[in-house]
Amino acid sequence: MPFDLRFTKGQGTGNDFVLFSDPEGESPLTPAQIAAVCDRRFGVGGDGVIRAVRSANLEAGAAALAEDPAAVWFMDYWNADGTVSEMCGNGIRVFVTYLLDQGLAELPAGGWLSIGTRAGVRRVRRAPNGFEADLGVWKLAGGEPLVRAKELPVARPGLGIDVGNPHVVVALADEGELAGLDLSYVPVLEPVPEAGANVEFVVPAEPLVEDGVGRIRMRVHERGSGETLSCGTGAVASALAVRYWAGVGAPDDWRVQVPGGVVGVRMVDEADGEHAYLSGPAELVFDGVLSLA
Ligand SMILES: N[C@@H](CCC[C@H](N)C(=O)O)C(=O)O
Repeated sequence: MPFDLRFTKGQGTGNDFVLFSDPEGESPLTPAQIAAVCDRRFGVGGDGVIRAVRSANLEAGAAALAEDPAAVWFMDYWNADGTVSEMCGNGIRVFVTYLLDQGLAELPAGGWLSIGTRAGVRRVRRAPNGFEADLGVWKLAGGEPLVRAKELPVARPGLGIDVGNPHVVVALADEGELAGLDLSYVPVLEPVPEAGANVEFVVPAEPLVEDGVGRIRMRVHERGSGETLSCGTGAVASALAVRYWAGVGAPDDWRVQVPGGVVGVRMVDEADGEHAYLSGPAELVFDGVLSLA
């Protein structure tokens, strides 16, 4: 039986999402419906789908509420191929923009908004370049898989980083190598991480550090979505990897240039470990109604 999906299209540095609201948690989409919505020719088009559900009405939301009772809304994130993901760094800024636009939440100046995600509760606040999200304590994923990509002459070691979702970051020689990659092909990892991975390719800007801020360029192949114009958690993983490789004295503030724009990353020591913060723009582009089978 076809039904009408009322949606809003949004984007953050060109990472684009189809958002809809289902406060009671009664209308989840099937993986096939998500893939149909994200189809750029036959659907709305997007790198992912975000469903706004009240945490109280979702099994995964119970953990979020136990962690932080203020996490009233849950970001139910799905990749374009219909697979689920724990977290989306660009998506959470767009999600907060959507909640505010729909009158579903308030964010007083200087305040934080807690959002439930499958990676745990993430807090978001306004920032000069849009919004800033506290992505929590990051960790090395404990692996250095070999990465092969189309038009990359030899396999390179990647660094596994977990920022709530899995990433493998690969350093390339120069801009030419970065521009020459063909990311319409899925990079091959060896060994294959159990849950798959988003794969980021990075090169340092020249100079690497300017006015105390580290600068890198990045392209990404996202798990479940293919090449995208940006990946927020990927930008964070990339900055963390480059700082790790650069060693002692490397900065804690980074500017990551992606094909769709620029995001900021900063690392801050806190009581429970080192947190990674991601900032960048978020925009709602249009509303619509899609008839779905
Ligand atoms: N684009 C997102 C990440 C979305 C999920 C990712 N594809 C995964 O499967 O983990 C971001 O901005 O972080």
